[in-house]
Amino acid sequence: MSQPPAPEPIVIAVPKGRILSEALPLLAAAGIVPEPAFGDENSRALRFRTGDPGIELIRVRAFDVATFVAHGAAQLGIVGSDVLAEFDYPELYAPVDLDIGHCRLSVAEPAELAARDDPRGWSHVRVATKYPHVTAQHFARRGVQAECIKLNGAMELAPTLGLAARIVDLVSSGRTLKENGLVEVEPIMAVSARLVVNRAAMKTRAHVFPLVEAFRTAVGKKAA
Ligand SMILES: Nc1ncnc2c1ncn2[C@@H]1O[C@H](COP(=O)(O)OP(=O)(O)OP(=O)(O)O)[C@@H](O)[C@H]1O
Ligand SMILES: O=P(O)(O)OC[C@H]1O[C@H](OP(=O)(O)OP(=O)(O)O)[C@H](O)[C@@H]1O
Repeated sequence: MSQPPAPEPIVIAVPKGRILSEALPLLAAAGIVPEPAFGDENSRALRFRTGDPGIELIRVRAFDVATFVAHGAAQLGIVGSDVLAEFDYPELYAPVDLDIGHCRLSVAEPAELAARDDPRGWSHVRVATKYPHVTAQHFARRGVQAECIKLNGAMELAPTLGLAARIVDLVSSGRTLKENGLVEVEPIMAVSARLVVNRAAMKTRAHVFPLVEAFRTAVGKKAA
């Protein structure tokens, strides 16, 4: 008798860039051992095997992790809460705060403007950001009309080049703002990386739930 075909492997989407290095120990603690090329930033491969033939990893841009998982192309993913807030996909369930990728999303402006500015008096702002949705929502809650100019990086250049007086960007050490003559004037949200799961896969793929629990335990071990 022929064997039934092996089930499709579960695909976990992991962002390249700064979260990748913090995610590697967490994957290991969750029992996921990727092939060596996965941790090699010079590798051009995008899809990787792990020690478990039932689990594969893909390495994609941070903003695309949510898209791959929301559409079911990957069943799980690791993604910043900034990205989750920007897309707000109903298909995504974010059951575990992974306690990595800590930073905050804030409004910043040139130091000389901040010296004479009072955010409480704003009625209309023009903002350069990679996060137009979160930005518009934040200002709408505050009764401020926000005109957002979408950039994909180097937001810090916008004020000096006259693109927008203010920016909304991620801040961690504050070094990027400082080196570009900007100061933080208003925090919007605290950010950390989350484990995300496709809601349908959580119900239909038997191996998804144990993986979620493995990540939860891995985070607990790190905290202990
Ligand atoms: N300074 C920071 N400190 C801590 N975490 C950060 C910081 N900057 C970004 N992050 C987190 O890492 C995620 C990916 O950020 P990163 O800067 O690596 O991506 P990116 O360079 O914007 O991505 P891409 O090159 O794909 O556009 C962010 O969505 C956020 O959750
Ligand atoms: O407060 P800091 O510690 O300086 O961190 C903030 C910077 O980190 C992120 O950029 P990243 O370094 O990931 O570069 P990129 O967005 O240009 O890829 C973010 O977009 C800020 O520019």
